[in-house]
Amino acid sequence: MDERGSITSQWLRRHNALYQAATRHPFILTIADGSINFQCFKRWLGQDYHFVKAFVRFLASLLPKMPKEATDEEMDTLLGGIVALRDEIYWFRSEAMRWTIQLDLVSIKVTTQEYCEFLEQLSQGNFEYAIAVTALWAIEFVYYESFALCTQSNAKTPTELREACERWSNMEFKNYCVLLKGLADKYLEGSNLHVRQKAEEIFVQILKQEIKFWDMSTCDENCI
Ligand SMILES: Cc1ncc(CNC=O)c(N)n1
Repeated sequence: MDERGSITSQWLRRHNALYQAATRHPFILTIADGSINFQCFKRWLGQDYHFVKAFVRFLASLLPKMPKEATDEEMDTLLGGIVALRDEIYWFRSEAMRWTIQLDLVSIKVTTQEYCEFLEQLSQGNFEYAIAVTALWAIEFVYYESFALCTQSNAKTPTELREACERWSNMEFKNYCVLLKGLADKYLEGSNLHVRQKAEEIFVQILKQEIKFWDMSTCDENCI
């Protein structure tokens, strides 16, 4: 089957409006056009650190679910994702110091708490591997597509934010997302209609959670 016909590609077309809202959010657009208020970025940084710590647990929950017949490359992809998250946690801590943010004093906001609870549900044993690996792809892919906009040659991303944007839009992360999309399609193809429908619902929920997360990071009057 060609790439365009894959299940995840069909979803991206079917839910294009939501997908655009998640990957072309005003928060991202203000980074790309250079107009972002750094207070918004600092708010995002603190909340995303809370998210990534929950995301580590979610990603680790895939390992015991991985089918026995999974290939070595598949195991490498998931383990590579875990190793990358270790580096990511270190990056958050160093980036927070640069912005004089004390991460241990950053309280988790409701939106972040809800997303983390959603990840916890996905980590439960009763969620099939096909659904978990599809959720992993969706969560990573939204960040790739969002931050790739900020590192395009015509972007006016502030120098101070370039490193953050590079993290989720460099070639290595792009290739990781391509591998995850392939895994999602492989296991969705091999699943029954009920699992595919549940996976699509989770995909839509993830897009909505990502939009809410950007909304939370977007400065309104009480940000200044
Ligand atoms: C809210 C959110 N969604 C996706 C990602 C990307 N995955 C891990 O870094 C992230 N950091 N935060």
